Amino acid sequence: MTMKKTLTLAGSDSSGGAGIQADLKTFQEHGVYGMNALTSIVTMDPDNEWSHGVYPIDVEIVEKQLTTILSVGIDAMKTGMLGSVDIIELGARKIDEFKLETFVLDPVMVCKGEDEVLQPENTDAMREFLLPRATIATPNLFEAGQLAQTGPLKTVDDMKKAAIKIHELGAKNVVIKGGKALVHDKALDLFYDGEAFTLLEKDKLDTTYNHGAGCTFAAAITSNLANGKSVKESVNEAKYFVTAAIKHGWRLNEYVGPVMHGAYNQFGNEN
Ligand SMILES: Nc1ncnc2c1ncn2[C@@H]1O[C@H](COP(=O)(O)OP(=O)(O)O)[C@@H](O)[C@H]1O
Ligand SMILES: Cc1ncc(COP(=O)(O)O)c(C=O)c1O
Ligand SMILES: [Mg+2]
Repeated sequence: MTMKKTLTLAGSDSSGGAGIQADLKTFQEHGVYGMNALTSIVTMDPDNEWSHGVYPIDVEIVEKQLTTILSVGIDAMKTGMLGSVDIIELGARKIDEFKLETFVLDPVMVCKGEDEVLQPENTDAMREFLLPRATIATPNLFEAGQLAQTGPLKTVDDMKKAAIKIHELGAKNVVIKGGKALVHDKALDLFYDGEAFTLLEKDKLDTTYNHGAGCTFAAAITSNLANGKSVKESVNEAKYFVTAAIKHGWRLNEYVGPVMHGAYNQFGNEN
């Protein structure tokens, strides 16, 4: 028995719903073998309203992890939270060195519930080093506005303009997640492959228990690509997967409710 192998270069969410924890759980649900190179550790303070602390890992240690994983070989890779510009440049270098062709860039800039960009200098570095190497980029509404430098996105038309810009910056495909942030009666994402726009629409779920939805979506796309599916098919299936995960999101404590990463396999496709 062999398995397809995936790599996530991302941060640790100590609360378990997002970050590498979401990625590895999602890889498992897709029957691919997940490995991770940790870039940063995120903690939450229970005595200060769950406020986030972000602790980057030394770039040398990140490189050692990548050396381990890439010596084995991978079928697809994703990035999530990247702690520093050095780590972003390292990721780009490794993509080139190992000729990694299947790369999902989830340009994590903010955690839900937090409203400031954690590491603004990383946005420029992602634009320069990672977008040109991405098979697909998966920004949320806010991140797409930052990458495209178009300012806040409010309508589907704004999303289209930003998608074109992000494609011009080098990402071969883009999916902008309207999610809960877009004022619209559906949870609407816009997919663009450089030629045509496709809208992915599901009912908007009335829940705040969606922590880790973005990571789960990108990790599902990565798994589907590793399993040999086309980019469009991978995105479509990931949308079903994440919708089920959000539908079964649950209360971890008074501050956070993670998605249920295994919901799609456990309860089937209800959407
Ligand atoms: N309340 C919701 N109901 C249904 N789908 C949602 C909801 N919130 C987010 N989604 C979907 O979950 C996926 C992740 O999006 P989002 O939560 O916006 O990403 P991020 O976690 O990166 O901010 C997208 O497909 C989005 O449309
Ligand atoms: C390590 C890490 N990565 C990514 C995220 C973003 O998560 P989401 O999937 O909700 O966008 C978070 C949020 O807490 C995080 O802690
Ligand atoms: Mg996200």
